Amino acid sequence: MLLKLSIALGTVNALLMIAGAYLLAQAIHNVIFEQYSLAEITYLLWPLAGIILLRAVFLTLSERFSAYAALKIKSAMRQTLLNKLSLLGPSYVEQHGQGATLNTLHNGVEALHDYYAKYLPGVAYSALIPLAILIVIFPTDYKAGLIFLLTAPLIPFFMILVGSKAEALNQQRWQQLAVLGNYFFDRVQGLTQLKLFNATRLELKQIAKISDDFRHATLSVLKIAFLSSFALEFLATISVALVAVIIGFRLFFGTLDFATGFVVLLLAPEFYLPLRQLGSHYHARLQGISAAADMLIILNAPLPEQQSEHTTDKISATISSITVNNLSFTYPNSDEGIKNINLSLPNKGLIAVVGASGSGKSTLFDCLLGFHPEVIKHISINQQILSTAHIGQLQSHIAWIPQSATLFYDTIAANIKLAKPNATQQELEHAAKQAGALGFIKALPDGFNTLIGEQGEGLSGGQKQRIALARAFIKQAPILVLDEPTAHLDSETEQVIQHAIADYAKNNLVLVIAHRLNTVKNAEQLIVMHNGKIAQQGCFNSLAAEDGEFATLLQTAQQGAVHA
Ligand SMILES: Nc1ncnc2c1ncn2[C@@H]1O[C@H](COP(=O)(O)OP(=O)(O)OP(=O)(O)O)[C@@H](O)[C@H]1O
Repeated sequence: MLLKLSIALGTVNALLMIAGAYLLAQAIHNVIFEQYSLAEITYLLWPLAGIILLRAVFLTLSERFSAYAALKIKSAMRQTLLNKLSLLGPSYVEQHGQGATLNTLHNGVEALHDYYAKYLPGVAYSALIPLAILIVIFPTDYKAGLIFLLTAPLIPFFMILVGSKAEALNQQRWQQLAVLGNYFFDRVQGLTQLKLFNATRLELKQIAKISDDFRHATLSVLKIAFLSSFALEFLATISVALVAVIIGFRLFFGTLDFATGFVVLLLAPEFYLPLRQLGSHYHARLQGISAAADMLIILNAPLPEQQSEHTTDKISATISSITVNNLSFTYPNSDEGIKNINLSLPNKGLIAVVGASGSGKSTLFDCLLGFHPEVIKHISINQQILSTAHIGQLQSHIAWIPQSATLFYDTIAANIKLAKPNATQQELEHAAKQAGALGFIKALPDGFNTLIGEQGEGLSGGQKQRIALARAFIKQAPILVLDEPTAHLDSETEQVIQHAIADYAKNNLVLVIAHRLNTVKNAEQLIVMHNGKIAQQGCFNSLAAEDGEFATLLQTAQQGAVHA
């Protein structure tokens, strides 16, 4: 709508320009050939001044509207992309690269700006303005009209000719930008490791190589862009010169009156201007199309399986049991995963999953969290078999804390209230207290309103984990899922968090992946994983007494402790 308004204003502006050209030509004709005084041509000069003023207003408004329309489109596009990415889930972003996805969300969406604000109005003007000029020129001087008509198609023809080559090159450039984005993202995240392993110089070399490829691709696109601009300018200048020479001869031989000739001369550059501008905005079109292709990949990506938010078949709010029936999951293009999992989980208590690295603990948790919808039918809640339509509801019953939880650049309060934005101050403080975080938060000068940096910058590892725990507690979800939340923490903080979790487990089900066996002594039940299968199940003491995988794990842990 705004874009149409902008184009309408731009077109009216062009019509005013045509009228202005007629008034100016008439005024000059009257002064030079009819010897009119200034006073006698004021009836022409006043409207001319009005037209100049109006054109300035219309031009500004037209540009403002098209820029505003582009801003609205960009923000709607970002929203749509984010919504789709949240439906696709974290595995999609991991598969396609975080840097590349960021590039599409940022640079890609930005590339749409000039496409909508400049190129699209340019297309409309290059059709409407030359047509309007032809309509007024033909009755005045059909010969000039014919020259316009014959030379005009040369410009779009040339643009189309160069266009296909430039499009392929630009696509290549865009892909290289995505590679560069992924590369930078990874390296910036792992900067500490790179420095410690003294690998920075090697990485710099690699970055220089990728940047150089990108530079080559950009230069190829720019070469084509400069060449096409040059050719368009050349064609337009030659055409205007042709019109001027013909008008000159006709004036010289007296076959044309001055006013008509002057109007044609004034309108000639304006006739080619929109076509020339379209040529210079052609780069915006190429960038917009490449970026849009990337966005379409995200928007058209099939959802893991049709997930519908609306189902009449609701999971009961009070969970009494969770069962896993013969669940097997293998990763695409691999034989790895988990096999024949059968589990029956109660609705409260602390249950720990242990096992050697690669035994399938995280995969089992991902299945329980609904991240692999294809196996959701193997999970039942209160004897009700789940379907993909239930995944949203299942996730709303679960609070999840990974090994190192993500904190966002915002206040501590906002970070905790993420799962329950309308939580009261009392609920906020209660959750922080439960997580053992209230003390240190209150000690901060701004308390809950303290702004924390990206990834919780400004807080210690233990403080970050306690905020993440408070975030999980405030949700009051009946199922709390944790991936070893106390790994890498000092023993005092570990004690605080272990207590908080044990308290929560009195009324809720807490499932925890435990990498260190000393943290699971208090668990009601241990699930021991080995090679993707459940090898043993039971309490710590009975499993420790059995001769099995758990005993082996204990032995390995003890040997590790002795060596340490
Ligand atoms: N995205 C993936 N693609 C292919 N195979 C995978 C993927 N993720 C895990 N695997 C494989 O699946 C198996 C189970 O891995 P999983 O991450 O569940 O183990 P884990 O017990 O959680 O290990 P850890 O304690 O080291 O985190 C492993 O053999 C692993 O190599």
